[in-house]
Amino acid sequence: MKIALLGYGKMGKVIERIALERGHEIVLKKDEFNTYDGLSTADVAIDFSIPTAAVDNISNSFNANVPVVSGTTGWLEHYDEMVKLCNEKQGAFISSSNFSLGVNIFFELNEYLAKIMAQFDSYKVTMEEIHHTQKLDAPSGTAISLAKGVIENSNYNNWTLEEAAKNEIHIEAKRIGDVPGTHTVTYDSVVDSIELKHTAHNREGFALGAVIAAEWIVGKKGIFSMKDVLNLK
Ligand SMILES: NC(=O)C1=CN([C@@H]2O[C@H](COP(=O)(O)OP(=O)(O)OC[C@H]3O[C@@H](n4cnc5c(N)ncnc54)[C@H](OP(=O)(O)O)[C@@H]3O)[C@@H](O)[C@H]2O)C=CC1
Ligand SMILES: O=C(O)C1=N[C@H](C(=O)O)C[C@H](O)C1
Repeated sequence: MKIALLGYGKMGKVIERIALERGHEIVLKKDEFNTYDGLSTADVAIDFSIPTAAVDNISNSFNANVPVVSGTTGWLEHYDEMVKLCNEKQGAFISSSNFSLGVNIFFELNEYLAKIMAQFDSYKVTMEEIHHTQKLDAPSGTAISLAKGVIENSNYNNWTLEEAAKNEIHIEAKRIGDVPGTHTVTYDSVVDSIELKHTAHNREGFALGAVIAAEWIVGKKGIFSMKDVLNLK
């Protein structure tokens, strides 16, 4: 498979290594300064860039009839536009705040726990995410996905980085050293606490998941999620 890497930073480099190990070829390494030359020869584009570059990366790929796997976070306000363009071009698109198998299992557990906890208003939910100090966005895309998973399965209706009102989920975003990504969902009552926690030990899981999603999407048309790739529906 021929892969265009849109973003060649910390993630792009790990994805390149894993893709080469799995027998794929890299036809473009797009950073801030070079062009999209080579994009139209790719079977799939993998975008791990920066919030302000994601929309250009994704739309240029759809315009070149190249399916897109996007892991970039912090650009979600444009997600519906990208879905519309993908449908117009009869393209294929997977965007996920987190491609690791472990986090996608964690997402399922989070939704299951939220359904149970919705019956017990003596507990209040909060979330914490910890990432490296180079991270541009806060809260993390994964924390936003976790908050949405609770909101869709409970009476909570919003998340906030500030002090939370009764039906809001407080997210604490911490930036420490080179932490790859730690997320904790806590239900706290006067008598006890229940915690669900995922700790990434490195970036390998995110990168492998993105390459598996890229292998999966080639030849398909439509809007997909990691639930489709991992058969979690
Ligand atoms: N979904 C998931 O599983 C995961 C998502 N992420 C997300 O992926 C993104 C990238 O993370 P990470 O690799 O750590 O970040 P880095 O800052 O290490 O890399 C970002 C890269 O994007 C490049 N870039 C800047 N402008 C453009 C542009 N116009 N077109 C293409 N590339 C551009 C930068 O280029 P230059 O080097 O020239 O500045 C850099 O190489 C972040 O949004 C992060 O939150 C991260 C891990 C997992
Ligand atoms: O920027 C990162 O590093 C990460 N970003 C993603 C996010 O915002 O959730 C995924 C992972 O936690 C690492």
